[in-house]
Amino acid sequence: MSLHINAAPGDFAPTVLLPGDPLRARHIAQAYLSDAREVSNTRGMFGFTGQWQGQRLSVMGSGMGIPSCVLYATELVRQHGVRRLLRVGTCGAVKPGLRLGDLVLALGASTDSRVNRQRFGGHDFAAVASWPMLRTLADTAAAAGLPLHAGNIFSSDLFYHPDRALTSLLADMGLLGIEMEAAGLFGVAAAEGVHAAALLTVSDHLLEHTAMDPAEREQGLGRMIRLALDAAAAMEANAAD
Ligand SMILES: O=P(O)(O)O[C@H]1O[C@H](CO)[C@@H](O)[C@H]1O
Ligand SMILES: O=c1cc[nH]c(=O)[nH]1
Repeated sequence: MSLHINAAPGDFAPTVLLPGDPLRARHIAQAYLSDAREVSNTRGMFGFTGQWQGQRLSVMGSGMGIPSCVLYATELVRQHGVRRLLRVGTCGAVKPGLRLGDLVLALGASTDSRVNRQRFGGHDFAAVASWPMLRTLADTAAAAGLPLHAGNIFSSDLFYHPDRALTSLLADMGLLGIEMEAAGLFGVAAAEGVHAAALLTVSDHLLEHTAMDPAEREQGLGRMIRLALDAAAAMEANAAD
């Protein structure tokens, strides 16, 4: 049990999928995992552990934004023995040509948040994903014939950003999309000596002003969830730490 996670010791598997939405965590547990059991529900931020392809895996909501995600990730690592944190979320695309439903794999995450500078003596920290997790995600996607867009993303503190030029600036620098957690998650992983990655589905395009309808959203997210679970099972099967 930790301050914000009322799970017992050993309740969480070493690999945890982290969607922003706790109800999506519940959906993943109920629709995909076998023998799923709710292991945490403090503040309604549900966590579950079950089985996928013979491997024990967990899924828990991270909440929206870096402060929430960092808080849960830190407790999962420090008090619940978690070693691999896999964000599964949505993003708004900024790169021309990306389509709704496309899968984005974050190699790194730029940000307007100061959380990593606070950890890093005020310097810029290159918030990058774990190479073993990236490799497993890429290999698993290739085996399933799923195309991935791998590159830099932006984790914003503001969903309703006042800077209207931001999306063009990010596109000019080659970024793929905007979400709100990955840079903080990668900072936790670096500070705690564990692994983190972020797999995202394009839910809208911020320059083309398009958005998924609910049916597209469900189908697109289902592809991402299955890929994340398959990769997480491979990570558990091959885990060296
Ligand atoms: O789909 P999720 O994981 O919630 O991620 C995105 O959606 C939320 C904003 O609507 C933010 O958390 C953003 O990062
Ligand atoms: O535009 C978007 C879509 C998903 N998540 C975000 O943070 N922004």
